[in-house]
Amino acid sequence: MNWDDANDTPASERLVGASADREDQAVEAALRPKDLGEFIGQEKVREQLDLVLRAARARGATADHVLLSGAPGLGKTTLSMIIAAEMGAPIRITSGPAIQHAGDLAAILSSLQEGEVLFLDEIHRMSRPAEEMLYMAMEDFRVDVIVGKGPGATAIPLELPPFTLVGATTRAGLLPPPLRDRFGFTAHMEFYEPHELERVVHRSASLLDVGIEPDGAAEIAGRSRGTPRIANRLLRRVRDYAQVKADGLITRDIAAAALAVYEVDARGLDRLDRAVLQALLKLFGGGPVGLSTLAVAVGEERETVEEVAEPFLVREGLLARTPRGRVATPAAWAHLELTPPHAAAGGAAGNGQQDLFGA
Ligand SMILES: Nc1ncnc2c1ncn2[C@@H]1O[C@H](COP(=O)(O)OP(=O)(O)OP(=O)(O)O)[C@@H](O)[C@H]1O
Ligand SMILES: [Mg+2]
Repeated sequence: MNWDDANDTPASERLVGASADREDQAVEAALRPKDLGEFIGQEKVREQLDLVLRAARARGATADHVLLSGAPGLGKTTLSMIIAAEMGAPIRITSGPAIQHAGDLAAILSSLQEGEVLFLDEIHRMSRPAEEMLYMAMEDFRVDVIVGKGPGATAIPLELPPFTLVGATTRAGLLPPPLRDRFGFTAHMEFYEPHELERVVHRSASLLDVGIEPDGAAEIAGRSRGTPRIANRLLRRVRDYAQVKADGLITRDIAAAALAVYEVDARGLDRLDRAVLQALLKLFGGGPVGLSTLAVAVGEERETVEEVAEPFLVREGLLARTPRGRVATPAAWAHLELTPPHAAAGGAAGNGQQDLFGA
């Protein structure tokens, strides 16, 4: 097995990676829904947010602070812009890592207009002193600016105009409770259902002026790992293929053929995912096998296997992390169309898996 050339593409630039690459950043602005009505899926979040924003508008008040949590590419930045648009307010965009010192935050806060939305992306990556300043700003619309150093330092209170903080995080669990508690509304974004992603694909195709049949959209949606960003990216690759190899119309066959070229399979697994599963099944009989051994077998770093490939395999129910090591589920054998060794010997399919799970 030679997966060396799998290393040519950094994990972060995988076609099915959820983080935004350069091309995504360039085109995403054009594909972003502009208001809540255009935002697809996330019914509960939309309904709740709609109430929060309507009520604030009716009171002529600034909306409560909103925390958006969820995996990359599910629409947090999009929703933050929608919140500002729905409130008819300007939006200022910054991120946790960009705020090194409390002073950086004070400068931003003190320059906000009344009612402005401050979007703080990756809020879990803010420095501790900035975080503490934010507590007071969120609660009392006030910050203490420290002037001078050492024993002579004095805190000068500074009034802020009311604003709406929209914080986004992929790791809600990492937020200190005092910060989490200061948000009036917390929305947790879930992965999208295939039928929702189909709508995302149709919508984007029409914005990009690409012809697509319903089956073609379904084919792309099914491979998009529950993530609109990935759906939009796959759509662009399929569009290329349809233009070069056919008449430009995206049918089911065209979508499937295009994504086969990019090695994204029917379930959205890419080459790395399949390499991990294949090693687990073919070399270790489905496990249990230790992470390090598995990583060596696929020629990848431990971290790549653990952080890049495994989360989706676990989410899809193809791989389980157990105290004794990584174990393939019956669904993994079925997906790679392989027969578990015990099942082959014992006759009954799936039999051999039972002792692995202690069932
Ligand atoms: N509900 C949705 N309906 C339609 N398109 C969506 C939806 N959610 C996200 N998208 C599209 O997916 C892309 C990625 O969304 P967005 O940038 O908002 O994700 P994010 O959660 O902020 O990701 P990250 O964690 O990487 O910052 C955007 O181009 C947007 O158009
Ligand atoms: Mg974002």
